[in-house]
Amino acid sequence: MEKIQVICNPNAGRQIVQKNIPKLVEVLNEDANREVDIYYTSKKFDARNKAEKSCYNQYDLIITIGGDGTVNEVINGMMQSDKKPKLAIYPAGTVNDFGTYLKIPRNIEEFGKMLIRNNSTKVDVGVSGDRYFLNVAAAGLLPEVAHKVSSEAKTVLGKFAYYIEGIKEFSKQLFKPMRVKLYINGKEEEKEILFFILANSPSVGGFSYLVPEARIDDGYLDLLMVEYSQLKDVAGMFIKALTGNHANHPALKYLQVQEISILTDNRIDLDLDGELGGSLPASFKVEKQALEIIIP
Ligand SMILES: Nc1ncnc2c1ncn2[C@@H]1O[C@H](COP(=O)(O)OP(=O)(O)OP(=O)(O)O)[C@@H](O)[C@H]1O
Repeated sequence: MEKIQVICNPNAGRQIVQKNIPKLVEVLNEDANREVDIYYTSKKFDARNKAEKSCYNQYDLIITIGGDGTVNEVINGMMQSDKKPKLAIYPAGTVNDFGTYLKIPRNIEEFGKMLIRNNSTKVDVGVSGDRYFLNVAAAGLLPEVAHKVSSEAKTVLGKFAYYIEGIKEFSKQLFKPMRVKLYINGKEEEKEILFFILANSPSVGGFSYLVPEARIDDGYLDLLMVEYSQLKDVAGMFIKALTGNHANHPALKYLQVQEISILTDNRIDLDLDGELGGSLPASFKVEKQALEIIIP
């Protein structure tokens, strides 16, 4: 018997795809040897707690239905257990970076078929303190933009809310550098930056190619950093970022790391997979191929 736990955030995204759950269960139940349990979250940490319990209760597969925030909670729950089921991500949020990168089908029948085919790949998981992230850790301009967009605005306007708010915030943020001390491979470097992104996949914040060289299974996190001194070029860089043609831009520092510490004098909010998660100063590392994800 294959035991499957669905963990769904009923309020994620535009709340449309969640209506497809009965159809998904129907597809999966065509094989009498499968047992599907469905759990709806009602508040923060529900998904995390349920995922952790599902590991101990020996489920074979966890399916997340929600946005990147739900995926982040689920992987945080799973990383607490030595025995981990496989993970499948059904993108149902406003921004679904990891699902987009993996080209997970949005059509529910196609998604069900993908589960039945059961192809999988191992993926790296980032960690900072006791918090894990599957796609990205970031601080500075971009995360502040994301968190200023209320979740109601995200539901109604979807991705556009990010960009509209982004344009409004941009001018204010330009004058607020972050002074950081970086420790990479035993070397110390001091910088004034606008923001940094530490990414597992190339797709971050709805930009499909923001971190073009990032690979989800290489045991590295890709650090992308914009220096404050390069301020005047930043707008042009963002335009290039839409098509992934920004990596060689002089305003950027781009580097692959296994471990990094980022120290700041002040406490600065940290974004993990699009949700507020702790703060700088912080250290980061990667657990190579720690989770197994179902892919098309
Ligand atoms: N029933 C619920 N109602 C409101 N918030 C919830 C509920 N269940 C979980 N949450 C919280 O909502 C946060 C955001 O959820 P999620 O990422 O799935 O949706 P989203 O915000 O629409 O998508 P995205 O993060 O991609 O923009 C989660 O981190 C979780 O803590």
